[in-house]
Formats: sequence, structure tokens, C-alpha cells
Amino acid sequence: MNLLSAKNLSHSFEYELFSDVSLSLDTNESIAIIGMSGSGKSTLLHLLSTLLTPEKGSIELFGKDIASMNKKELTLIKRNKLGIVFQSHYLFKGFSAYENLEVAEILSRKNIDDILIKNLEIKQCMHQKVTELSGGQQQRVSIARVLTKKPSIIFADEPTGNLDNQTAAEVMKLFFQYCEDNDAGMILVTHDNDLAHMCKRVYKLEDKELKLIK
Ligand SMILES: Nc1ncnc2c1ncn2[C@@H]1O[C@H](COP(=O)(O)OP(=O)(O)OP(=O)(O)O)[C@@H](O)[C@H]1O
Repeated sequence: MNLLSAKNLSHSFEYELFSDVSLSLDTNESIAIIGMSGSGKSTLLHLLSTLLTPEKGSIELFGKDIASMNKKELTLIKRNKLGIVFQSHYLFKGFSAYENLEVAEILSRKNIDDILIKNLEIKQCMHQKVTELSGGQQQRVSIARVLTKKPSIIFADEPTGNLDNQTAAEVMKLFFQYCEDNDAGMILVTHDNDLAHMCKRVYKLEDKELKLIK
């Protein structure tokens, strides 16, 4: 089933970042986007995840053009079906790791998944304040928070930037397993070629074009 279909996207800030970018994501698919710093990878991810509105082109989510959705419809999709993981994780700092997951639980009306907590190896730090956790632990808590709401599409911008190579590869496998178990898909932005090549398809944003390289 198609989850996302973007056609002929263009975007500029002071200058044109990219034009005519098209991309499609199906269930149980993973796509990596690599490219030089400043090539526009994060901007493209922001467009695809509806955080930014494209200047040109269209984006369909779950078969419906987002331009034809009203604000309420789009907010519900964003809240329930899109999971966005950033390197800077935006956890609530005064709360414990567990309380951060409870917020996701309440908002999405889904339950915290104990197996996910175990697999992310954060069980032992669940009751510590976020500020007392290492960068890697914070990143894994933020991944748990996003997956708690059981999104259909995961948008991840350098989600493993604070993790060592082995833990990063394990977290990637966890994302893939999540997609398989939940008929979800994932779009990953990364500088790490090895992680990118763990995905089914790899694109490079270069010379204002999105080129398929795997
Ligand atoms: N909100 C904004 N307003 C103006 N310019 C912006 C904005 N967001 C990004 N840019 C500019 O757009 C360009 C692309 O930024 P973007 O973060 O998308 O690149 P990137 O490929 O993800 O880079 P990196 O790999 O370094 O994270 C940069 O020159 C950046 O300064």
C-alpha cells in the first residue's frame, strides 16, 4: 500500500535548493536520503512530513493530497500517523523518561510497549530525569516516544547521531522490524553511508536533484 507519494517538489530559501523531486514510499519500505551538508535533505524531510509547505509540487499521504485536507484532518494525520525523530530530540526536560512516554501514550491513546523499551535498552533509566541521561539514552527515549504512538510513517533526521556504530545499527534494525510489524515505512536522512545502505532504497540529493543510487 502506498503511504506517501511526492511529485515534482521544488523549494528555495535564498536560492533554489532542489526542483522536480519525486518520491514514493510503500508499506514496509525504507528510504535513505544522503547528500552534502546544506544540499537540502532536512528541508526535503520537513516538506514530506508536512512541517513545511512546498513551493511547487504535491504530496499525497495515504492516498490523499495534503493540499486538499483541512487543518483538522492534517493535524490528526500528523498526530496519529506521522512519527518524526530529530537528532535534537525535544524531550520534556523536567520529566522522567517514563513521563515523556506517558505524554505520547495519552496523546495517541496507545500503550507504552515494554518490548520496545527492553529492545532500546532504556528500561533501567525510565525513572531518571531526562537531564540526567546521556545523549545516547536521550536519543533512544525520543525514539521510544515516537514509536509509542505507532506511526505509519517514520521520518528520521540523523536519528542515531548520538549513538556508537553498533548501537546505531541495532536501532536501525529495530526501525525495520517496527515497519514490518506495523505495515509502516521509513524515510531516513543521514550522513552515514553504511546506515543509509541498510535501507531498501538510497537517494542522493545533489545538484538540486534527487538521484536514486540504490
Ligand atoms: N528556515 C530556513 N530559512 C532560511 N534558510 C534555511 C532554512 N532552513 C534551511 N535553510 C537553508 O537551506 C539550506 C539547506 O539546509 P538543510 O538543513 O535542508 O540541509 P541539509 O542537507 O539537511 O544539511 P546538513 O546535512 O548540514 O544537516 C542551508 O543553506 C540552510 O541554511
